[in-house]
Amino acid sequence: MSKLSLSEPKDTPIEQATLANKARKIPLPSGNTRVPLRQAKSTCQLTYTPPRRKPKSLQKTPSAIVPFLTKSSQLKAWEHDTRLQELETFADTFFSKISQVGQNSDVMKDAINLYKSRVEELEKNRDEIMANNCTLRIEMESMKNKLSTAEEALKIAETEHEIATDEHEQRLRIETDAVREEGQTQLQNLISQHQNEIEDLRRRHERELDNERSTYQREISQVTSQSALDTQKVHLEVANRDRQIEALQRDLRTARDDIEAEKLKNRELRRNLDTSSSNTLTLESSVRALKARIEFLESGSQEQSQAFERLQKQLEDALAETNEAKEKLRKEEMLRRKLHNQVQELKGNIRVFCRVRPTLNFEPESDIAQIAFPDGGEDCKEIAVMGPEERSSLGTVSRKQNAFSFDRVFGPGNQNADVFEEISQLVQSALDGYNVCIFCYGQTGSGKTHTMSSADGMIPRAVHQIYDTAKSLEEKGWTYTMEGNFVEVYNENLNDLLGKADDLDKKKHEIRHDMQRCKTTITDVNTVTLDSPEMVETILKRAAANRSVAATKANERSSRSHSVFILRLMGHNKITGERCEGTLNLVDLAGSERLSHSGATGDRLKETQNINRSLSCLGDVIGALGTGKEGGHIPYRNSKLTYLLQFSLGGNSKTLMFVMVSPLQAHLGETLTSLKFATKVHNTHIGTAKRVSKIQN
Ligand SMILES: Nc1ncnc2c1ncn2[C@@H]1O[C@H](COP(=O)(O)OP(=O)(O)OP(=O)(O)O)[C@@H](O)[C@H]1O
Repeated sequence: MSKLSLSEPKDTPIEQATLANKARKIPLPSGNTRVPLRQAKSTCQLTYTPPRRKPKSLQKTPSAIVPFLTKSSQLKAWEHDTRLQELETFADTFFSKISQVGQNSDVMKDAINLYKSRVEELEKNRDEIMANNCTLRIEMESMKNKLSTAEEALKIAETEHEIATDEHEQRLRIETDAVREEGQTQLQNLISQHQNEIEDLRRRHERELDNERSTYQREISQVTSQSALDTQKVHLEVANRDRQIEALQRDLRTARDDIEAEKLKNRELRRNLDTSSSNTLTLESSVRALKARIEFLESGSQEQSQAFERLQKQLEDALAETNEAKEKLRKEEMLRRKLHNQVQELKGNIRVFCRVRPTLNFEPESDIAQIAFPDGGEDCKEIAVMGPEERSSLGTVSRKQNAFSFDRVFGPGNQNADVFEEISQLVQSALDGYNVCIFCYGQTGSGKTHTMSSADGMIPRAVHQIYDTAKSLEEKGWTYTMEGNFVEVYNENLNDLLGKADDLDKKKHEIRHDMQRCKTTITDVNTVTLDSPEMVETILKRAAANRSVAATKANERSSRSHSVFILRLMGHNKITGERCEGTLNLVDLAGSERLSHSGATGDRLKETQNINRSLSCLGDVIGALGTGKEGGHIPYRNSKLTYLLQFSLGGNSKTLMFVMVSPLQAHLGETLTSLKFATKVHNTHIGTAKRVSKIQN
């Protein structure tokens, strides 16, 4: 069953028109009060029964109906039954439609009521809005009033603000002026302050510049001396090269001559070849003749082979004799070493030599002490020094003669060459693999440095001798390498005299002992391989330069420190496989003057105390070695010097002490003290020295 709504008429045109007319009379809701369509639909839903479908003929009826009956009307007579039936159907439809419309009008009435109530509601709303409108208008009026009041207040505030701004600007201007003035005064102050600072900086900079300049000058002098050494070395090398070049040129000339001779020979040979080929024929015939002769001679060959055997035997005998002679020579060398050592031991492993230096030009004759040499001559061993004047209780003035005897005494007339002659045998011992220590002891200015390190002193002489001997030993199979260190013990600190002068008293060096190999090394020191005797001059100059840089006065530093020249000699005999290692220590001790006499204070006092301590430690070590107790304690560790020389003092070494004496009366006290100390050392006997050697497998 389909449903019919007001807005959806689906009837015939007549019915649609009727319904539309009816609907037009119903007031429609307007605006917000409109009834939703769905609601309307639900309220206006009517039950509709569709009309039964008319027969086709009936449907066309309205167009077939003739409004008037005329003659021309060709009307057929009605069929009553059909017509009636149709009318009845129509009436039914009509009535049903009327009832339906009635029902619709009820729905409409309900809708109208609804709309009415809605209209009332809207009117009420409108009244409320009107009332609201009124209130808003009043509020707007009051707001307008407030706005005008606010505008006035704003104007007043603006004028006030302008006034305040003006005042503020004025105040600001005044303050700015004040600040500017203050700034200018501060600026002036800063400028003057900066100028002062710049002045200070300039002064400081100049000072630093001066310091740097002096440092550079020092460095330059060092570099200059270094470069002089290098130049010397280079010169030597150049001379060597020149010699080599000359030798090569000689060789070349000889080779050229040889070539020329060869060429001549060649030409001659060619000529000979020509001759030979012509001779060949002759020879061939000769060969034949010779063959016949050989056959004849073979009978005498036995005799010849016997002569050959005789010659071979003679040659073998000669070779055996040579080997025997060589072996004898080696044995003799070993024997010489042994005997030499025995001689040295007989002389004592610790020996003391005394040397009195001559007076110098500037020293007055009146200030010369009375020193005598009772057994003066070639082999002088005694010295007698007239002591200072002593007044007895009776008032008589007397002088005591102090006599001393040593292994050898050298007077003022002796030269370094004489002194070296005596010690050269000890140097030989170092080459033979012994540890040798030569000390120079005495007060400042007594001639220690002159004896030890001057151009013809013990150090250069020893090195020259070592070179000469090493060379002569080459034919006996020995080759030697030599290494040198030059260190200084100053204030119980070790310094490397072959290093940089700037490192003196700054760089730390440590002494390391290899107890198994009885070897001493010093950390961080320069070791120079002495490959020529001239190198020693370089080393001595360098050490002297370093010392003079470190001290204000050149002599000052050398007087207050012990210098130790260490020369290690490593020998290897390629025939016997024997190896030996000896050390020669040449020690120039610091001035031995006593503390009470030196009148030292401050740094000097410290230096003097250190010197005295190390010298007395040296005495203690020698004394302890002299007691000769096996395994007895030797206080090597009590000073740097004795610790450094641990393996060169004592049983396995040979020691020579030079006591240096000044000839001046003013030094008499110190002279006697030195001689007494030397006598103590002289009375000490140190055990037998052992040679450091081993045979290679
Ligand atoms: N045998 C000598 N023949 C000539 N002059 C000598 C001799 N011994 C020393 N002199 C001179 O005496 C001066 C002092 O000697 P030297 O500098 O060797 O003394 P020193 O004991 O080493 O002093 P210091 O402890 O200050 O180093 C030097 O001018 C040196 O040349």
